[in-house]
Amino acid sequence: ATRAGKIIRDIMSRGELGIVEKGKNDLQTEADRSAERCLMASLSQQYPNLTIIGEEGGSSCEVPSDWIVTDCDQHVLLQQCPSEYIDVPSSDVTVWIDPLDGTTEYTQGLLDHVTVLVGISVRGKAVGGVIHQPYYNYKSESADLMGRTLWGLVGLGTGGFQPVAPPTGKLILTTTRSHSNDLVNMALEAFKPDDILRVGGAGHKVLLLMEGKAHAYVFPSKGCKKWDTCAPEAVLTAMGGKLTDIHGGAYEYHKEVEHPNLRGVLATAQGVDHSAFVKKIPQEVRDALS
Ligand SMILES: Nc1ncnc2c1ncn2[C@@H]1O[C@H](COP(=O)(O)O)[C@@H](O)[C@H]1OP(=O)(O)O
Ligand SMILES: [Mg+2]
Ligand SMILES: [Mg+2]
Ligand SMILES: [Mg+2]
Repeated sequence: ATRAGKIIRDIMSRGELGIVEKGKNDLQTEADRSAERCLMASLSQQYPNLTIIGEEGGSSCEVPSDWIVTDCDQHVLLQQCPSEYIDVPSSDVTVWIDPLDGTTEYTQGLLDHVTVLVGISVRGKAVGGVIHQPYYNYKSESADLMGRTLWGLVGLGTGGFQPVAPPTGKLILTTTRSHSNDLVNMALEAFKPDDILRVGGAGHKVLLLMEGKAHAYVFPSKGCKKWDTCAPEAVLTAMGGKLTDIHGGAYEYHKEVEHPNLRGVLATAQGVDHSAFVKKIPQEVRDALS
């Protein structure tokens, strides 16, 4: 994920984004394509039998040799693997890759909204995740401080950041800035929030929950896919938060599942009562996404 993040930064520095329109309000750039090839090639070289599903559907053939990374994070390897994962056969694992989450914002220069997402599901549950933020701290002077990698494994915990609970006594929501509609706004109004943070990327919005900047991520719309939510759901769950559809139902992440998150996304931070948020979603909004 870190190597993919460097590819994303290098392509932006060169300035030739190679934008392709995949659909309505749905862009792909050379950074999306190249970062995915880096991740696919690196993972499949180490784990040839693993099922890996990437947003851009790219193949892993013919990548530059310096895009292939097979060494592991020594700090993570020092942790004790929870017993439930020790004997998992690779046939029970599906990896969901979003090589660049927040593409719209990337093309508009809102660079800290961008994340690289690698989510690991075991028997259909999102249990492990890496969220790399290639432009974290990009406004600071020193290039060494740029970028960070956060991870989580359900049953073990999280790393790469300091978990913070959101403030008490007020309500801050986060939602889309580039894929909004009347239904999204209707749901947000029902909560009477003190503040709404309209930012890009599913990974970035879950980061806001993890760092106590918002209480809930409310997106009653169909645009997010399994690669947008697998890694964020796993890391958030590992720290005591929750990510579901807007009815409070769990998504599944096995390899046969449909890609779109058709019932929207509702995520809440650590210490926040998720079911209370589900109850406040207006019936009209729920009916539209049933
Ligand atoms: N209508 C849509 N079409 C394609 N992708 C979408 C759509 N809505 C959301 N997404 C994906 O979900 C992410 C979070 O949505 P938003 O930023 O609007 O809250 C987007 O960055 C995008 O991921 P990606 O950038 O990887 O294509
Ligand atoms: Mg996309
Ligand atoms: Mg995405
Ligand atoms: Mg993407």
